[in-house]
Amino acid sequence: MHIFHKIEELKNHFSTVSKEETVGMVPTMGALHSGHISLVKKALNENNYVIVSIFVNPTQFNNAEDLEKYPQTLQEDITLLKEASDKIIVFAPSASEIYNSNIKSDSYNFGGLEKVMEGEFRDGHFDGVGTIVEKLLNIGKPDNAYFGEKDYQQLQIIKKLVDIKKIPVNIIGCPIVREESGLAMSSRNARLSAELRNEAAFIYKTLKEAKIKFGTKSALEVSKWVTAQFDKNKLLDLEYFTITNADNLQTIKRKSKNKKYRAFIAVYANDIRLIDNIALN
Ligand SMILES: Nc1ncnc2c1ncn2[C@@H]1O[C@H](COP(=O)(O)OP(=O)(O)OP(=O)(O)O)[C@@H](O)[C@H]1O
Ligand SMILES: CC(C)(CO)[C@@H](O)C(=O)[O-]
Ligand code: BAL
Repeated sequence: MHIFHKIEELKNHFSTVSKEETVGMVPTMGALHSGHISLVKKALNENNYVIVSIFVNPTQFNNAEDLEKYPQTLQEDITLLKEASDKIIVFAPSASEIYNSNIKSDSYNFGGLEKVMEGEFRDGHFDGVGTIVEKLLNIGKPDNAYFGEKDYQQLQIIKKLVDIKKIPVNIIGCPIVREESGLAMSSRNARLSAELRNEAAFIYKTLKEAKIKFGTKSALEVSKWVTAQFDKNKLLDLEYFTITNADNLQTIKRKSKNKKYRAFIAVYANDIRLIDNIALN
């Protein structure tokens, strides 16, 4: 396995790759779990080379404490990746390698996708994501880049990013991997106590029930029902629940036939913020 910390080392490694060979990239912030590994395995199946980047990107955190407490487990991550394949190329740069001394985001217009949900509640988050993903794609120059549907809004934004910036890469979305309890796997889950981890299964359970209710009820009625469920829950605080068009991610007022809808949720368990989403039809 190759582990590079410098941009030049990674670029030199790929200087001899022929045009027929493909490179897949899986950008991550580390603290890897089976959700990440599912992306890595798909990338290994579909490419000659796979780069996994591990970088906790400071510019996408709107909350200093969230950044400070973000789990960092590089040695364990490398062990897990080695188990998946010895062929993987790990790129784990420092913040100064990526940003020099200028740790700042560029600003982007993603056509409104960046203004709702995660964008509304995490000020500047998608400027930070856009900045780092643009940098990583320009450094790794992958043919294919893999992102999880757990961060569905992020996935749509990255598709828009490569379109706006004309970056020649296929953006490939991958399904959400869940714990047996239904809880979406997430690096932040490592910060949950046993009690909160148990309780957090309530998030997906509620999403599944909301999906059933959406078959016969309006978006407003379903949203009110979800809010009432969380009002009764003593351990979890609802930040938002919203039903949107699956394509532009704008909240819907009324259902119409032949359109695809999706529900999104963000919940606090103490100071740990968890997100999830589900296709409604
Ligand atoms: N449970 C999951 N199923 C599928 N993809 C996932 C899952 N968890 C993370 N990913 C994807 O892995 C990539 C890297 O994610 P990241 O390193 O932020 O991990 P994370 O588990 O989402 O962490 P957190 O949400 O706590 O920041 C992203 O494309 C993300 O969508
Ligand atoms: C895409 C990403 C690696 C950019 O830092 C991050 O937002 C993530 O892990 O989802
Ligand atoms: N997986 C999303 C990265 C973040 O929460 O910042």
